[in-house]
Amino acid sequence: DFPAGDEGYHTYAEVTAELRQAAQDHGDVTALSSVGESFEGRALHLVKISDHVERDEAEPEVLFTCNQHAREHLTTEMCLHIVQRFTDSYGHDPVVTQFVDSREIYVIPTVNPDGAEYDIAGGRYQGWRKNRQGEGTDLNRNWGHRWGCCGGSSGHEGSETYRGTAAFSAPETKAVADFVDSRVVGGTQQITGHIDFHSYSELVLWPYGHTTDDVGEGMTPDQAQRLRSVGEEMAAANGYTPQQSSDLYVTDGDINDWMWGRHRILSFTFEMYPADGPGLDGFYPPDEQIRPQTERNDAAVDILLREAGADRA
Ligand SMILES: NS(=O)(=O)N[C@@H](CCC(=O)O)C(=O)O
Ligand SMILES: [Ca+2]
Ligand SMILES: [Ca+2]
Ligand SMILES: [Zn+2]
Repeated sequence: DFPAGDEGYHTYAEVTAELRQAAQDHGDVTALSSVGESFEGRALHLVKISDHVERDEAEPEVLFTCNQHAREHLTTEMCLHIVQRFTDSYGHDPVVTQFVDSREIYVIPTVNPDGAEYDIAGGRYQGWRKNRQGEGTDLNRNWGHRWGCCGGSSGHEGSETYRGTAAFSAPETKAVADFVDSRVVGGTQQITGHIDFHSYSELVLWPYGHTTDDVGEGMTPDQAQRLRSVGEEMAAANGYTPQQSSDLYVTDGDINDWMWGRHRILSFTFEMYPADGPGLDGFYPPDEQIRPQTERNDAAVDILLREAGADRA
């Protein structure tokens, strides 16, 4: 469980209960399933939010993923907030209603439930980042586009950025990637926008991470410009700093590079609050920050949902 004073954060059991309740209370627009299981056998919950939710409609699809990194618990709260906002406010808030009626919104609140549970074991924060396979794989270095190509990850099992034994060697990244692959319908990827939430530093990041080139391979200048301009618009909305992933540091095997590299999905990483630490403290903001720091991203999320419906660049 979370340490005393931080009860506002959701344990895996509480996440599961909250998602079941949402699906029960808003069954007309909400469906709960899973994309597979974690290494230790926990369901990787998938929430779909849309009108006629039981049907696959010809509406742009958007994916939000959270908690790839175990200790980044604020991101799990961000995904739960997205679920709550687009279910509770449906039929009341016109902006929310319009998006639920015209998009198919997918949310995976915790990609790394094993790590998240381990991080709070015994009511003390462990500072854990990776999954719980062996000495742990950094899920955000285990994706299959240019995996391990460019000095942006480690081949040593004990490293915090250990890339795993192969692309998608972690069951968690494999399950999410298989779900995204399954959204290629009639040869066209239905998902057009994606945000992966991390903490911390208050940044909006766009691909590529594996190269410092502004226009990497598999990207046209126009597409690079679109990623930048949408990223900058979202950063203006939430007050984060916009930059290409590799401007921060080179990463290879990260989720954004695969989402764009493999599927041309407009894919971003949000590094949430706080802007600076110190150190490990930055991963554990007091639970009083959950509401303000998740609501802070509402406008940016709406920008991505809008863009998801725009004609492809
Ligand atoms: N959340 S974090 O681990 O501190 N930063 C992310 C940054 C992701 C990226 O640069 O694309 C990472 O290194 O995977
Ligand atoms: Ca629909
Ligand atoms: Ca669809
Ligand atoms: Zn992270």
